[in-house]
Amino acid sequence: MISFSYINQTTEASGLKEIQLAESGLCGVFGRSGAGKTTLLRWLAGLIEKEGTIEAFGAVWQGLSGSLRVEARQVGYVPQESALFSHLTVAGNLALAKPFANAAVVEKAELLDVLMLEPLLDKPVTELSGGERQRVALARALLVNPRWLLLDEPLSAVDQVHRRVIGHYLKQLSARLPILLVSHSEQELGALCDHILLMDEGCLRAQGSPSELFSRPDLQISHRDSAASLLLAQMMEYDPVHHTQHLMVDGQPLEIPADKAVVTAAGETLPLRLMCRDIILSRDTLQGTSLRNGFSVTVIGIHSTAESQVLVRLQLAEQKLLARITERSAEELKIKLGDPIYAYVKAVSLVTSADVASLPAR
Ligand SMILES: Nc1ncnc2c1ncn2[C@@H]1O[C@H](COP(=O)(O)OP(=O)(O)OP(=O)(O)O)[C@@H](O)[C@H]1O
Repeated sequence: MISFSYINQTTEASGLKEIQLAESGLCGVFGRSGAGKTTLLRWLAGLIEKEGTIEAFGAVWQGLSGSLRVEARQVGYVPQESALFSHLTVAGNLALAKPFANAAVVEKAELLDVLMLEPLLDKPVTELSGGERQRVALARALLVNPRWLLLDEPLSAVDQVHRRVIGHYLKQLSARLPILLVSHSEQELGALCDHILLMDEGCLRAQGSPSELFSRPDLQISHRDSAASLLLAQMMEYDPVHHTQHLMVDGQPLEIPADKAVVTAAGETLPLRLMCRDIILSRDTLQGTSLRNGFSVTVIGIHSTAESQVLVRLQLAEQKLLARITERSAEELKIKLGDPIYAYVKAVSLVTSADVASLPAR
């Protein structure tokens, strides 16, 4: 078990008291720019001092009796600006990784293969692109056999193809190595993480599954114009006649233009981003419209916003959605908690992206 409490005395904002994470799994850290994500990671790695307590892998890392030094924590930390030795080649940088006396997390040959570093080994790091540098930094952090991998936007400069492959690989690795991943991409976090920590004003504000967190009307992130819910959909069959892809979301069918499904196979999981403002609520099933996708849902939350609008939280079987409608519409529909209702979404307004498009079924 990894548990920590993070205290930020410079703000009056209230935060979560204690975070508990399993010693495996991929946990995301999300928050707007300046929310304090990097600071949190640097503190967990032991690089800076902040108030709080940390217990991890059966040891106290920070407590009343002091703080465990950086090397003793045995973390693999990849900062936003991958700090490589600029006078060395890629191979030279990787050779400097001093493994801790833990079981090897991954063989070097496998790492070079997955991160596609073999052709770069003799290159000076000054000649690498931003994405290549990030891949080298990730390899170096894994070669030290860390007990915990702390990644600060490790794929931000990596191109889409590599990003997708590396994302899948990190997901696999997280079965035996806990990973904390800072990302600005809600969809990337939705695709890779089972759990997300939300930061704001230097505090840990909320936590939960992607579907849970991104459908919480009480959180500021849900009040942005670009606010969206995340749904995981199961790929079903491709319809070559209409060039559409059939999916299932918690047992309910969904059909999207095939170009949005990118390269996916039946059985894979596709993370979908549904903008809150694009969801249409109806008491009855809609007939005679171009809308093809309607979910049968239950109203589980109603939250008024400052703009005379209402955020309606909806429950599918397992996952949650958030719809933004006007107060007037909410009044006319007489929406109440517990109401069964239909949530429609235009197929073309569903957002998927190639970098995180699909995941092996889980
Ligand atoms: N707990 C804290 N106590 C005091 N200052 C903090 C704390 N957390 C963050 N800050 C300050 O807030 C600023 C932004 O923090 P940080 O770089 O960690 O944000 P971020 O979420 O990583 O931003 P970005 O997404 O832009 O990288 C920094 O100046 C940092 O020192």
